[in-house]
Amino acid sequence: MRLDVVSIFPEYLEPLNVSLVGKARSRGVLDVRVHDLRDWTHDRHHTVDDTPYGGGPGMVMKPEPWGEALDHVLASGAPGHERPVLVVPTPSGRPFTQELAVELSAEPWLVFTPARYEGIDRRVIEEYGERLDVREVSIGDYVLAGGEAPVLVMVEAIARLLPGVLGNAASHQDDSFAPGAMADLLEGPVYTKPPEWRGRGIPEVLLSGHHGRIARWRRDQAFARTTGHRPDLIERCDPDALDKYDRAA
Ligand SMILES: COc1cccc(Cn2ccc3ccc(-c4cc(N)[nH]n4)cc32)c1
Repeated sequence: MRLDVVSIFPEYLEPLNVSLVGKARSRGVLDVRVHDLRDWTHDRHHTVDDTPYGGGPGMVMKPEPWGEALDHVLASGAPGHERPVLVVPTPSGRPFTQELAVELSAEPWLVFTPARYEGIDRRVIEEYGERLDVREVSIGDYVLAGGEAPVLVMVEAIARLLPGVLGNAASHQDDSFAPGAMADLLEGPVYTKPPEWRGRGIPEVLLSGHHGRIARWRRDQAFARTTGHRPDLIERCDPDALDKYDRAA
């Protein structure tokens, strides 16, 4: 997968050089290219923003630099992969979910356009929306100062789904929100050595070696945690699939 990110703060995307995404890049699973939007400005001050038409607070990102930057990125596409999905982080976007992460992880090329100020002149979205699949995406119901943090969140959620990126292939198949029996249940508690820490031991069932009972315990813990933290997810669970844990106990 190829990922392009255009930003006025390219250094904000440095975390894409480390850990899971950094390893995927060094292994060639991900081709990440970060671009400085100011490279496509032509005035002495590298101006990327201006006052909003109609008045109002803040500034709006000018369309010209974005148009030149995106034209440059699109022109560098490999033959046969000319049409990336354009991912636009915004508070007013559709929710970024595990389902959307899975969908985007199947794309060969994503271009992220994290903005700042009050966002990008709408005509940029209209212009590229005529030839590309443009996804305006929110990572949650809170307002950030720009789209770079959402890009880090989305890239990590997408990259970990790519084949060969996670060490243990099963790691994402049992994710919260992943399709399947535990779909939409939150993860329960996890434990590792030492067997006792500051007087606290390990739930006996996890030491029992009885895989059916362990699965049932984990299901029950996940159910309790979900009921407590996210009751809205409970009705989305598939009761038949959950019963499988009861039968296995
Ligand atoms: C566009 O409308 C806005 C209204 C008020 C502030 C801002 C600031 N801002 C600029 C670009 C930008 C990109 C993403 C986000 C964002 C995403 C989520 N989930 N929260 N915040 C915020 C952004 C923009």
